Amino acid sequence: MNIAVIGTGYVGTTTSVALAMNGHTVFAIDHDHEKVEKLNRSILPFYEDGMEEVLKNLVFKRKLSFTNNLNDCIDKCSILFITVGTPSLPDGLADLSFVEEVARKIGRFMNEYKVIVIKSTVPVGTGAKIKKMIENELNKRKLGITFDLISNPEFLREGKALHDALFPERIVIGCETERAQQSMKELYKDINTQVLFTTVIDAEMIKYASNAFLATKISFMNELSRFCEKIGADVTAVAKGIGMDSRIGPQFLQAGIGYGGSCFPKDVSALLALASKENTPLQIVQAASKINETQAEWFMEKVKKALRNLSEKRIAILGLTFKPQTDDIREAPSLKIIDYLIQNKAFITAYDPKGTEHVKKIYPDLCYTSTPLEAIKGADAVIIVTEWKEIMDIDWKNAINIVSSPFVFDGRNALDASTMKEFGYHYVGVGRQDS
Ligand SMILES: NC(=O)C1=CN([C@@H]2O[C@H](COP(=O)(O)OP(=O)(O)OC[C@H]3O[C@@H](n4cnc5c(N)ncnc54)[C@H](O)[C@@H]3O)[C@@H](O)[C@H]2O)C=CC1
Ligand SMILES: O=C(O)[C@H]1O[C@H](OP(=O)(O)OP(=O)(O)OC[C@H]2O[C@@H](n3ccc(=O)[nH]c3=O)[C@H](O)[C@@H]2O)[C@H](O)[C@@H](O)[C@@H]1O
Repeated sequence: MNIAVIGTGYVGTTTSVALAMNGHTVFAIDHDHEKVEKLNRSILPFYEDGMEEVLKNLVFKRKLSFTNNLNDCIDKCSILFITVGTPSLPDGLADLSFVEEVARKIGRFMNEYKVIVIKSTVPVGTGAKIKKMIENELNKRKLGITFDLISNPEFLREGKALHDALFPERIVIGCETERAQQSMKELYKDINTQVLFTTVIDAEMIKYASNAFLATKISFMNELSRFCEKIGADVTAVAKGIGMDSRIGPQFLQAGIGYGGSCFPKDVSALLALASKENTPLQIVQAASKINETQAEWFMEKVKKALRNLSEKRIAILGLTFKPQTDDIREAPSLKIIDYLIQNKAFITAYDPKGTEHVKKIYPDLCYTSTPLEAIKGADAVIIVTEWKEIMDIDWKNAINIVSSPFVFDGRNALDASTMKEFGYHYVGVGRQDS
């Protein structure tokens, strides 16, 4: 099948690569000329391990190409994916202007029946609104063309994007006609997974409910971690114990310094804003969001208390991205931690394998190092913000000889507390007793 994918960000590029790997011919469109030019030279606009090589091969075989020419692709393709961004507006609601712009263009340029698939994360009810917009454009042209509007939310994780797109745990398809259902079955026929067909509105809700539920799971553990510390329990043992119950499951129970990234904070805000607009506040999700907003600060208060004073102390920050295996720093807890340390007049030395260049643009005056050991040399305290392998693999036994004071604050509970104690560190985790 010939497929158009409009918007070549994380989701658009990954979707394009996965569909091309499944044998389809994919035309990926973006209005950003520089991005398109680079993608045609197989240069990804983001870091995703292993994807560039696959991209190169598909571009070479002409199974995947990138262009700015939307009209041409609308003509050539039977299925049009919308994968543009839906960032937060100041009131928390999702900005739909990119999705709407693309929808209007599709309505203006399509000349025959198309299947139009919204893959961007959009508020519940957007599918119906976009359908009307396209119908209005078509009515103006009085051509009597029909189309199907589908919601096919994306559940990929950054860092595992291609794996998740090729081997998803489920595919959710919200659609209203048998014809659209058949097209989607044909499109995904080589992906062996469970497919759930729903209404458009249910598919939209499933996406927000999934992210809100996962965010709530994390915030539940983060809130519990504060309590565990008070009463002498260890939240990592608690997570292990409750995770053994298959009704709870072991994933997303890791307490830390809060969730970040381009999606959980944005989608939770959008859901909350929509719910309060509908006069049905979602109190549990509200609480999850509040806990997340304060978790990094709560952790930094512990750092400050242990060091007594942060002024003029040399603090090494290990990890800047919102999680390992990505260069994404959107809503990363590291940014809150840097702000806190700057306000408290500490000197910061920072290391990250992939995210440094992005953070440099926001904080050009910090000291950035190219290895973790350089960052911790002479430090009064080390803060682990992102559990990159490069950071876990530090020779901690010998590293104690190069730090100025042996304080390690592990914001991800990623190191073994008793081993760190054996090495002579004063080790402080999240929701555990200090050692
Ligand atoms: N990043 C992620 O891991 C995931 C993101 N999502 C959702 O997918 C959507 C896209 O997310 P990302 O790929 O991260 O966004 P992004 O911001 O990385 O990429 C969006 C792309 O759309 C392009 N674009 C915007 N308006 C356009 C137009 N009128 N014509 C052509 N191109 C246009 C932009 O230039 C940009 O390249 C969002 O709704 C997001 O919530 C869903 C699951 C995972
Ligand atoms: O809608 C989206 O964009 C995507 O959002 C998340 O994916 P992603 O943001 O890439 O990252 P996650 O692996 O979910 O991690 C999000 C944040 O939660 C934190 N986290 C995760 C798990 C955990 O147990 N504890 C915890 O603090 C991570 O450190 C990270 O900051 C979801 O996992 C995807 O299914 C979804 O498609």
